[in-house]
Amino acid sequence: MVLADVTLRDGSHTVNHSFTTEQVRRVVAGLDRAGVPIVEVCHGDGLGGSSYQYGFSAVPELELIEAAAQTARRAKISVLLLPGIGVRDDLRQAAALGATVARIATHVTEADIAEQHIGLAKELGMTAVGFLMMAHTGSPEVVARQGRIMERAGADVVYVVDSAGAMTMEDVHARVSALREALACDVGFHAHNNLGLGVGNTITAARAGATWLDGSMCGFGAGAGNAQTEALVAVLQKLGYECGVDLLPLLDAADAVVRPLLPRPQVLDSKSLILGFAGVYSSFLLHAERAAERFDVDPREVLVEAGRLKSVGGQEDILVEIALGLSTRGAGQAEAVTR
Ligand SMILES: CC[C@H](O)CC(=O)C(=O)O
Ligand SMILES: [Mn+2]
Repeated sequence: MVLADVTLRDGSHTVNHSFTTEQVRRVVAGLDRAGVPIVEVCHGDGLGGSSYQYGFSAVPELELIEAAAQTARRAKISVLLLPGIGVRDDLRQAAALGATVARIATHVTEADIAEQHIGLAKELGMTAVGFLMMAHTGSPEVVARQGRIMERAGADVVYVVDSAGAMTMEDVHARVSALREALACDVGFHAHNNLGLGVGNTITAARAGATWLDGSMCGFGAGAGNAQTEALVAVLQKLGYECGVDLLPLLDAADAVVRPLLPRPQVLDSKSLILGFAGVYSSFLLHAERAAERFDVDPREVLVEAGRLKSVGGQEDILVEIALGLSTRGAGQAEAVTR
């Protein structure tokens, strides 16, 4: 198994993209010492994500990537890029600073917009990973078809990404198996814990043939966090899967370095749970909370409505419109939708 830790990328949502260079150095050192092979570092919404729309990074991501690459002895540094948010030059700069894994992310039906970036990653000598987001909205056949596009473009790995933490075990099994059958390259899985299934779903993915698995330490990550890296490593070891990570040094890093960075204890609260229930992009949570506060409405209703409208990544501004609409229409809509 190849474990990819996304604390310093997906977890960046948890701290409003405020990681400092020193924090990145300490987290990378802890993960590296434990033997985590892939460590992802960049803005939570990928390269180029620092913006009014997604939230500004406190420290430019290229400085964080450089610090990470200088710190890691064994781990490879990964970056995420959503074509349109990040551009080809962002990838070139990240590679020049030491990133060697490029994960190119698109909505599950839009793999074709990743082709050029996957090709560039290969030209730059990077490991190229295709990342099919919001995969619960695509059938297993769609996931397989889109995965083939990424593989044809040169991807070394294609991921099923449960961006909303909305998948059940059956959903995961069906999509990972479909990719496994359709592709010759490796298959990966990225969970969010919004329904409390993060680690379990990741194990289901491993059983269905995924060999690249994502985790995030201490519950960092958008929504209720990803599959918790420490728990995932412990369960993988109990089940006899080899992932090359030493549990006790990993727990030391969790306790001494990562957990103190959490702005509040990570809990699976009603808002995170609604993300998974309604199938909404996990990174919408903080935006929904802000919009709900601005218009004095229930953030859960905002999320339920965003799910009903089948909103996709990049449509964060729709949350403001929904909150405004709810404030003028009054409450009660969420109840009707969830019933
Ligand atoms: C905005 C990028 C997104 O957070 C990528 C990801 O981790 C996911 O879709 O779960
Ligand atoms: Mn994610």
